Amino acid sequence: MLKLTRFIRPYRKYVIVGPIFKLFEAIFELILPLLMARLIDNGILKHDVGYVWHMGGLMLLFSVIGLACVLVCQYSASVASMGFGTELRRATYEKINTFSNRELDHFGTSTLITRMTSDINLVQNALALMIRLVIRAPFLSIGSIIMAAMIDWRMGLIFLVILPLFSLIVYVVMVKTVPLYKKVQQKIDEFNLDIAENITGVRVIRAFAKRQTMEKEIDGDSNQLAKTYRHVGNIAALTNPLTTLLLNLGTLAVLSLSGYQVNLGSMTQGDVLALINYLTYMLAALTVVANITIYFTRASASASRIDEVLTTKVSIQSPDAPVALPTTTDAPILDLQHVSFGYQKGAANALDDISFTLLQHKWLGVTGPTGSGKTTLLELVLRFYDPTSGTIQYSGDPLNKVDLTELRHQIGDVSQKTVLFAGTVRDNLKFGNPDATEADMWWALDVAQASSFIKPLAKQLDSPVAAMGANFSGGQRQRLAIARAVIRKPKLLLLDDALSALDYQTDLNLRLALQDQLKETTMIIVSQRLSSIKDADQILVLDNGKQVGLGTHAELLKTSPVYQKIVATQQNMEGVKSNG
Ligand SMILES: Nc1ncnc2c1ncn2[C@@H]1O[C@H](COP(=O)(O)OP(=O)(O)OP(=O)(O)O)[C@@H](O)[C@H]1O
Repeated sequence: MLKLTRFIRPYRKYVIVGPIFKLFEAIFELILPLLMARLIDNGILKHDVGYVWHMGGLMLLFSVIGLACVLVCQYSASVASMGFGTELRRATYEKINTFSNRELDHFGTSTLITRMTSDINLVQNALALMIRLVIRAPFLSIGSIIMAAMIDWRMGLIFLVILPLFSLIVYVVMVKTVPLYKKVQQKIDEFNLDIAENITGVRVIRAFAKRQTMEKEIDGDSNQLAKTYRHVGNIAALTNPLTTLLLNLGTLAVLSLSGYQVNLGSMTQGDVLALINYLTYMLAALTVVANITIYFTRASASASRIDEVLTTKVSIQSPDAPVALPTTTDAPILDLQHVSFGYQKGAANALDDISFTLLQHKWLGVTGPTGSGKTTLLELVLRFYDPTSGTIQYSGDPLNKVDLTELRHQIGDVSQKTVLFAGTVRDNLKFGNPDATEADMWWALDVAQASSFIKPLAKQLDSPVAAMGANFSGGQRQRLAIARAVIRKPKLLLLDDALSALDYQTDLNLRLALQDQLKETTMIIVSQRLSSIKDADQILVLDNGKQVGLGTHAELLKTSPVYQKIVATQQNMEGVKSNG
């Protein structure tokens, strides 16, 4: 928790005021049993109605003041904890947004979601608990011992014997439960991952008639989670019976001893009642201490998990002194020299010794068998990863010297997996260019061959888009994603298999429109479909991460056996199709 104190700082006023008022309330609460004792001894037993009214009134006044103090404390706790949680959530989200793909790969989506939600909720509630109880509970425990000793020192001794016994119970429960709570958070991570996969993959699950298998898997995970919770709950639940047993034994001891004292006349009946009250206070307060200790240990595990995100060193950052990118330049937009890259240390390279130069306003086609490194290449261009060796120059400057935001503003990226956001067509286009006018939007939709299916819709640009674009077909989604990239009139447009779901005619129309309307744009088209890249100024052929061809279609037909094979395979397929 200490690691996150900087997020509490803006609310320190509330963090100080809250416990102080709770302390006042505890003081009033501690005085009440004494007043009650006096009321019984001097009022009820002596039939002094005036004294009963006087003491009753005083007790009521103290209770009302105590209530007011509680309200101030509750208010402070809720302002501070909610504010703290909000700040923390914002900072964590901002940090995650700075993560390069390497950090995202390292953590994984599900644990980041759990950390952003359940872990932050836990530390937020822990702060509220701290403000409300952290001073009050120990104060009440110690105060009760002192008050009991003030009535009779021997009673204070009984209280003092109960205290370490109680602490021992709490200690044992804590030692047993803390590691289990960490396990619980891990299980929640795993469960979230499975749920997310099951929901996003529901179509595949149904198509493969695997619903029951997946349900069984989720059931298994859920049972595992429940089992861990049950295990930890069972141990934690031991606290209450054990403390109640202690309370009863303590009450027995106090009653036996004080009863004897009352008989001797050295103690009053009111004192006995006050002592029982103090004993209950002490044990109730200690139970609270036990519970907050357990809660704090859980929260501390969560705080560490949040801190891990916040302190993760981001492997790709914008340079401190970025180069000023020229508005126009004759330097190649991209120049890669001997670029290699591996996702993991020790694993085989996903890209190995790649070199090519892409001139401004030209088109590069990238092809190669599946898994040959095509997407990886684009991810290096977007600087989602840095190469392990070799150099990449962007418009004449080293890529890692270019401001990341500026770089990504200059690039229009259409990824292999189409991602559209829930909202409207307009929202999705504005995502590409927030300043786009209505005319810009229709222009982008025209270029992307998307107007044909957006225009007939009743709400046109305001037509709803479901999460991930689920209410559009695969090809329509791709075209909307292309429109979103095109609308920013990018200097460099990356199309990663972005035409794969289009029919040949639409694919051709789209490329012709791009050629006609985006004359200033340099383009990299990744595709396994020959027709999509055949007319590119240059084609890069990859095979198993290696560069096995670079040139025009005609040149590659002569020089690259892998390209020849791709061409031959596709021509055979075309032949089969046309014969069929
Ligand atoms: N995030 C990742 N972590 C580890 N390895 C990865 C990751 N992404 C890709 N790879 C590996 O890198 C290699 C190249 O993958 P890449 O996605 O670049 O291929 P591709 O040519 O685009 O394939 P496809 O045509 O199927 O899209 C593959 O062996 C793949 O398993």
